[in-house]
Amino acid sequence: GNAKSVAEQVNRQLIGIDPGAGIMKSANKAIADYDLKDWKLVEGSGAAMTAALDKAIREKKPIIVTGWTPHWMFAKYDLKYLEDPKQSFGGEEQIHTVVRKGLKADHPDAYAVLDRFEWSTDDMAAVMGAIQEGKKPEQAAQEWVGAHASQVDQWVGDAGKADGKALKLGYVAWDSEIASTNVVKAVLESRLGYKVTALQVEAGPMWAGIAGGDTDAMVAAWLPTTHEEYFNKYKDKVEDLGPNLKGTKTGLVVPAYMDIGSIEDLNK
Ligand SMILES: C[SH](C)CC(=O)O
Repeated sequence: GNAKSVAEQVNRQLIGIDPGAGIMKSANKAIADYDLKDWKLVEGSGAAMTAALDKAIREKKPIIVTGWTPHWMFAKYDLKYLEDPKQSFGGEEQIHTVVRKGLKADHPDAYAVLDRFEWSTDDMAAVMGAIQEGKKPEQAAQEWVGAHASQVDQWVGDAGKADGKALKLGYVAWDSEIASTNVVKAVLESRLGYKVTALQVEAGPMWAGIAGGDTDAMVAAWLPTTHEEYFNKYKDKVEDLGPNLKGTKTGLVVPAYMDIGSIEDLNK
């Protein structure tokens, strides 16, 4: 009999993450851009997506997920991005730090540290990997901060002490932001003496919290493409401190054993 197409093999399903994630908008754009008839983007969470990926790979089954770099899955599995010639997922991106207006006036030292916070995809991948191997996010972050004192000194500079003042970081349970948010929390707590709450929310409320001033900061703004809609909605109500990580990427990701190279091929 004739070999099943990839579309048939995966029942025309893309395994996504939380519905508010920008990557879900990009995936829906890809379905439209490439005219992927009758395809379904399955909503869930980052954890559900990686669980489905793990199961499929253990069973050497076909699967297509919404994936991004940096992510521990690229270290754990042999994966590949599908080519995206129509750039539905945009190009290379950065993750920005975004803070509430007024933070500089209220907390100039925390503001300065947040403004100077910048690390590499390898740095983030190291913390993500430690968490994936079972370390609690706070512990993995504290250990990374302890092992990279000179780099952290660059961020801290001459920032003064906060003597237990409270600060609230917003983030979404994406493996990348669980890592970065906990590192920033560890630095603000161990070096400046803040009492930091890391508030896990969905993407919309994360942006709304900063814009409304309820949350002080987030290090989770994927720009210029993935969070374009959130940024356009809130840009006048927040302060963008620029990239804390460069060289990120999003797209459709498959196990290397799948005989498919481009999103265009899904239409076959
Ligand atoms: C999951 S990261 C690519 C951020 C997002 O998609 O909103």
